[in-house]
Amino acid sequence: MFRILRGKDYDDMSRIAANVISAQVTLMPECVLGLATGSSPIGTYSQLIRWHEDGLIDFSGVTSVNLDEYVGLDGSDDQSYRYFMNRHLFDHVNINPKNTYVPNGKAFDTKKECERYDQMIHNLGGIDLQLLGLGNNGHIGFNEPADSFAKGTHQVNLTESTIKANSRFFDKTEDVPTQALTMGIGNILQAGKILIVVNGEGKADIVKKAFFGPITPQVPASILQLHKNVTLVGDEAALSLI
Ligand SMILES: O=P(O)(O)OC[C@H]1O[C@](O)(CO)[C@@H](O)[C@@H]1O
Repeated sequence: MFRILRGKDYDDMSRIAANVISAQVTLMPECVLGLATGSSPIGTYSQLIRWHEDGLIDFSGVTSVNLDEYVGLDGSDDQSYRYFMNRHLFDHVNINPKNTYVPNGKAFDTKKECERYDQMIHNLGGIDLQLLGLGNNGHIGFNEPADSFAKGTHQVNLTESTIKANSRFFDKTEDVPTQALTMGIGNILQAGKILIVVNGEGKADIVKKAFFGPITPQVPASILQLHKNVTLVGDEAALSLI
């Protein structure tokens, strides 16, 4: 199943995406959610927080597994993805902090950390619903355009375009870490369901390439065309070419 859900604008798209997550948690209160960072899902998280405050969604049984983390940043660093998740979701809902997983960007042995992360996902029984943003170059998680698709969690060198795109969150470009740990394409494809959120006209071209172009590791998200259950949620601008 591949379905496209169109929102009028960012708020509308965020509400639709939050509904997909809410349905998952309601139907399966002890589910494993794969979560993402970036600006695209912030509105989705805000909507989930509002519904939680209104007593409409209960995260007490949920486990979360995040896609990626910058190498070298501690979870207390305000640029880390652990910090992002605490700030934009975990601190505001009743998820058990012990059940929230983000790769450890400060691990001494990053290879071991990647193996540990894969084993942890396996022990949890896999991911039921994976939320994704889409990079301008088609990356998902931090799986950058490459010659092949990476299977498990691994360390990557970020491309110049990603460093540039993410520099908006830092004081200066030189502060953006150049490496990250990320789940692989294999981890993502193994999720039961995929929910991908896109907004803004800057994403229109890559959305078309990823979902209607050839499947190639040069556009990592294009592999999602082979997944059996994908929901693409976007605003009018991001979906304007499809
Ligand atoms: O949602 P944004 O900010 O456009 O980012 C898209 C993607 O790029 C990243 O921020 C990494 O560069 C991902 O976390 C995200 O999925």
